[in-house]
Amino acid sequence: MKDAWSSDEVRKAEEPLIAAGEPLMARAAYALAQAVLREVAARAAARPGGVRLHGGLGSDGLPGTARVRSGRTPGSRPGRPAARRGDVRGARVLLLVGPGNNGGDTLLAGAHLVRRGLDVTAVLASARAHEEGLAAFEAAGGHAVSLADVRVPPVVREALDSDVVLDGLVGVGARGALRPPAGGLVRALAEAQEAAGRRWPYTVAVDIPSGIGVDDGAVPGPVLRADRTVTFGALKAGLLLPPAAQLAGEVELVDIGFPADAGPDHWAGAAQRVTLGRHAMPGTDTGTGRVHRMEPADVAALWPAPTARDHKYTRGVVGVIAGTSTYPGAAVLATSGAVRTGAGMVRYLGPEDVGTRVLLARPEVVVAGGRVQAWVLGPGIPAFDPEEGPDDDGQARRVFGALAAVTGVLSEDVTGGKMPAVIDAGALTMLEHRLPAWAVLTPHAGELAELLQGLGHEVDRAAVEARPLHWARTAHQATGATVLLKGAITVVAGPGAAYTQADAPAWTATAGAGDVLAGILGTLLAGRSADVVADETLAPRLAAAAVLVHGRAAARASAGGPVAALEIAHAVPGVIAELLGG
Ligand SMILES: NC(=O)C1=CN([C@@H]2O[C@H](COP(=O)(O)OP(=O)(O)OC[C@H]3O[C@@H](n4cnc5c(N)ncnc54)[C@H](OP(=O)(O)O)[C@@H]3O)[C@@H](O)[C@H]2O)[C@@H](O)CC1
Ligand SMILES: [K+]
Repeated sequence: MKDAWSSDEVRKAEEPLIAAGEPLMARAAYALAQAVLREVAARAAARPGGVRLHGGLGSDGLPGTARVRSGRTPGSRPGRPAARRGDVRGARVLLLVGPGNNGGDTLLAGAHLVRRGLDVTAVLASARAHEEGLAAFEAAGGHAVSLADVRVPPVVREALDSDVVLDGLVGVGARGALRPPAGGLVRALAEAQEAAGRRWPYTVAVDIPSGIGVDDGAVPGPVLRADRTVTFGALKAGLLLPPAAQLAGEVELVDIGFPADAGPDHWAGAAQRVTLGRHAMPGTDTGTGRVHRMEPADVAALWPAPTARDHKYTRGVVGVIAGTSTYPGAAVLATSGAVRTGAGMVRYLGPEDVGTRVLLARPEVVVAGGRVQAWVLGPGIPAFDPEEGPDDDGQARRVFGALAAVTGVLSEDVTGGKMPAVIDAGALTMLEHRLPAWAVLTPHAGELAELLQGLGHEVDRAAVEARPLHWARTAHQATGATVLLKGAITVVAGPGAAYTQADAPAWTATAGAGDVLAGILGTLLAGRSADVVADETLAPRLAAAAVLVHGRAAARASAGGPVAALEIAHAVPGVIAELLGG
């Protein structure tokens, strides 16, 4: 499991170590310099000419007499001596330096790089700079200029002429969008980066890409996209959360001596006793807290793998209420997802013609009512409109009945106790009561926005995409349910915990992929039905596990190319076998 910390937790972990005189910054800076050296050496080794001489930008106030650099730009200069292949000396590095300790890390790393023979320029974005860091950098022979003196356009040109850019403007001490002048500099650099494409230098973010929301993964202003983020002590929540995670590149965690667990998880999903509906009390914004990412071993540990004593009922029966005569495909996809994930049995409830199609695709499915251990409700069922009345082949009536079983409010046509459920698509519009955590809502951003609007929040799809964890948590608090917000990076918010999974290739954004996910999760919930009802932390974990399996199955089915939703379901057994080591 990857654990990402909030900025408060990082500070709490640092305090006693700093008080004890631990050289945290020196460790961070050394590791940062090593990361840069590794990359520069790899690039130089890959180039037949090694590094070669290059002219700089002297007229701009930035240092620029003829210098040695690695051969990124076209045209090695004939007649100039080429350095040895793999030699890092002369590679050109631009440091973007802010006023705090993040800038201090960057300057101290710069000093290491100068001592290794790299050509390093620091642009100080603020009037202040970390004193010790700046002194060490200049003592090593580094060249520092002030942004106020050189201005933005020459810095952009210098960046384009560099091999590596280090973004050390702000770290965990930052709040909100980058302010001027750093904000203007990064805006210009980000535009140049976009225009330059692959010609842009290798960009390393120091601790975090400056300007992201450390705790919520928001991107409230300009941010320079990193190829690599070297982060210190602990992962930061914003590095795992969308949309910021998409700007962090490869994330490298450096151990600077933090204890394995430095404090409480500050965020707990405080349950509010509210009733769903237009006048519902909005959830409060907890804002900060720890974020987790499941890895294959975590999923294997949770998996309801069968033993010799199991039979189909102990393995879990999934009841699927999905699809209509107009949208029968969702029923096939959701039942296929459930069957391929290893349900003891899958029942399908719906219109007869859809049941026939389900049977043609999956003869294992039982098209009849009976006991189930978890429900999958809503794929391919239209939104419920109480004024117009349903036009859904009786599916809304069936979903309402099943929802009563989920919440333990038994209705006439449903028997059995409380049980977990996946609540997807149309079923998301049929929620009337506060839900338990073992009900897992699986909206995409647009559906979550509509759900929240119904609860009195002013939010649209774009706002949800800008702060997915915030809105998933808000929906969890307002409904009581676990919320799995689907996206390129999926976020799960449940009691006391948040998960973020980035397992699926971009090809997975295709019609029907969500229906398969609903089926996969249904089987996991059915396989551990009693446990899920007894332990409210389990549903969010199983939800994250289902996302991991779904994403890996999509990657397997895609093999780098397009993927059809049904093929994701077919790839699930291979993924599970791999996870369980079979
Ligand atoms: N403590 C340690 O020993 C260790 C710390 N480490 C490193 O220190 C980093 C944290 O350092 P930090 O606390 O000094 O804060 P940092 O992120 O550099 O920024 C603060 C400055 O930025 C400014 N600022 C804030 N918001 C802004 C905005 N939106 N736009 C523009 N400016 C903004 C703010 O200005 P102010 O708001 O105060 O006017 C303040 O001057 C951490 O990420 C890690 O890299 C590691 O070396 C491990 C050991
Ligand atoms: K940074």
